[in-house]
Amino acid sequence: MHLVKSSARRPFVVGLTGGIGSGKSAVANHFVAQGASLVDTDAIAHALTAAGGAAIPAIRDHFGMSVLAADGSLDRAAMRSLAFSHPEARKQLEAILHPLIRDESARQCLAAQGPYVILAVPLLVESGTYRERCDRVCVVDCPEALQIERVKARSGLAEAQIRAIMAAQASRAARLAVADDVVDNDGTLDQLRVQVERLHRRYIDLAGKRT
Ligand SMILES: CC(C)(COP(=O)(O)OP(=O)(O)OC[C@H]1O[C@@H](n2cnc3c(N)ncnc32)[C@H](O)[C@@H]1O)[C@@H](O)C(=O)NCCC(=O)NCCS
Ligand SMILES: Nc1ncnc2c1ncn2[C@@H]1O[C@H](COP(=O)(O)OP(=O)(O)OP(=O)(O)O)[C@@H](O)[C@H]1O
Repeated sequence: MHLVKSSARRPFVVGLTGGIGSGKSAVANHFVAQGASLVDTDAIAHALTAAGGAAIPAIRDHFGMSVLAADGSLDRAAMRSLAFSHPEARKQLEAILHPLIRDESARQCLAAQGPYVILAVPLLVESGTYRERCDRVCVVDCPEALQIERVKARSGLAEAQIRAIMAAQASRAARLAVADDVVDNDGTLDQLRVQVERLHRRYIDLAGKRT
């Protein structure tokens, strides 16, 4: 009897990344509308830090009750302020969350049923682990001024806080340097959709050729 190699079951994985507010979620939604499976590390991080989430006990032990809301979930605004003004606090938070996010995202990728998987990871360029898992890297790119404008409009965060988050991320140039594909998001949402539809056809083709 032949053992099936685990890699034989591994789906075709497209890593989707981009800076804060670049448009990853908008792009991911367009891929899903085309039929792709989505594994979203931001969503996994949110689930881990919801009330009763698997990361909450370690966060409470490490940071204390001041970073928890009354319902026991992570107080995201409090942690955001702490993490993006104190690099060592961010490293501690990442040390708690990243192994859990890595495991859960790997599990979800293997369970995905679509023709290929979009693995959305804000820190893909910063983390070798995710790049190793991806057959391709797709970068959502837009000018930094537009990132700031969109995040301000979406969440009302102050510009200084948005800049502090951007400073903790890879530069635009570093992301573009590892991109196999680039989605330009300096136009309309319709222009975004057209680019995603073209890439979807390419990924279907590449995924089919690999199996
Ligand atoms: C600090 C937290 C609580 C702030 O929560 P908030 O609701 O404001 O942001 P949210 O989680 O929705 O993330 C929004 C964006 O912030 C950026 N971001 C999040 N975490 C990080 C980080 N560790 N380093 C740099 N940028 C980050 C990304 O662009 C992300 O898309 C949260 O971002 C968090 O738990 N971060 C640590 C987990 C992590 O590294 N997540 C990234 C996925 S691997
Ligand atoms: N081409 C566009 N035109 C107008 N608004 C856009 C466009 N692309 C994205 N947006 C809006 O900008 C905001 C940021 O986009 P989105 O949430 O997709 O970015 P993101 O990269 O997922 O952000 P984050 O890193 O914070 O998770 C959203 O409110 C989104 O609707």
